Amino acid sequence: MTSLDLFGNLGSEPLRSNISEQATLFHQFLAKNDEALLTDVRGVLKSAPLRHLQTPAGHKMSVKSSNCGEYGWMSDSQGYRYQRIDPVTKAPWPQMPPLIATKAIEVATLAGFENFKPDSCLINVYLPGAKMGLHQDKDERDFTKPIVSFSFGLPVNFLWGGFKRSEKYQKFQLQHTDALVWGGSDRLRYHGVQQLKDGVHPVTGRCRVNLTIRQAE
Ligand SMILES: O=C(O)CCC(=O)C(=O)O
Ligand SMILES: [Fe+2]
Repeated sequence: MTSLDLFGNLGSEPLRSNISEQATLFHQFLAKNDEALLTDVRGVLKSAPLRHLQTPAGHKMSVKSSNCGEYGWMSDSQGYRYQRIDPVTKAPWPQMPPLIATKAIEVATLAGFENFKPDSCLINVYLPGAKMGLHQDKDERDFTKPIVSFSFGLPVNFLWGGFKRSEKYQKFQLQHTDALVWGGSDRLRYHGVQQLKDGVHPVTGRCRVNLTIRQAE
């Protein structure tokens, strides 16, 4: 027995915070994979460039987005939806890099969601000043499947609300390499992101990168 065994599992379990009944924040879950994941993201963005989406009401979203995986999340004057073809390149979205899918399945399982088969990864890039208003993720077919969200770069305050937009929300910080998972009874909670404060992160520079990994079909 090495001296380390005295501590049993200590240090190998990710540090987690329970946000609500079925929402869990895994602190620095991606700490060992940040460079590899961000290299994968940059690869995706070479074939499916970032763009500002329009909301159905005609407003330009402040984040810039793209997708990888079988389905890409879209918003335009026609509404919110998933589609297989990128309207900018007219080609299918790039494949989801295996490491993104593997880490998403791993953290979903730790959070208690088995059989998660992600087929969509939305890439959101926030520059200082960008934000995302309170909304529900409800364009997916099966609400028993969780939402997995990865954060990189500048920290941001995440808003965690109730089941109506007007309900009170709590606020907590998402930091570089954190993974957040929600599902089950919390699957349709309103959530959003406060305006990104200016700063420079040693890994991403002057931005925050979010990956929202979902099973659309
Ligand atoms: O950037 C985030 O952390 C949240 C993104 C989000 O909620 C979404 O894209 O639906
Ligand atoms: Fe969302």
